Amino acid sequence: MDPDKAETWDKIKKLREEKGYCYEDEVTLSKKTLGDKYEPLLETFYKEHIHENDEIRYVQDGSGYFDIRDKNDQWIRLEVTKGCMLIEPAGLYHRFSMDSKDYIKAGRFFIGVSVWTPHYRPQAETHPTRVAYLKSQQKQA
Ligand SMILES: CSCCC(=O)C(=O)O
Repeated sequence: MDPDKAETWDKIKKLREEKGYCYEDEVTLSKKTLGDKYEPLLETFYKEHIHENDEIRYVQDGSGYFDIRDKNDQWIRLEVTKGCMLIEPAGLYHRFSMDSKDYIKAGRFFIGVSVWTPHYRPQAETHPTRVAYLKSQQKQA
């Protein structure tokens, strides 16, 4: 989905309205612009975590890696680049890291909460959202 095209933003608006993604923010990550804030911030993203609701990441520029856990608890690495949209299901463990180009700008769309709120492993193991996610996966198997 090309962020330079107006029709993309129309589609995103429709998706957000349909699914109730009322809140958003935008992150621009790069050592150059963030300076001393860079390492601590990246650490919060790289620690394995879940969110309580589905969340969307829309890469408007740059690139990076999202790792998600598969059903055997193994990592799957997803390379994201400009135009990629990723839906992180509530309760799915994931983490984010930069690539060697060291630049990404992404929109983040939230349901229910207005700010990015991680629940880290292992404390998240007993979180109701994690428990519900695992149950939903068993049903699908
Ligand atoms: C480039 S988005 C930053 C990472 C993030 O929002 C997440 O790990 O959930």
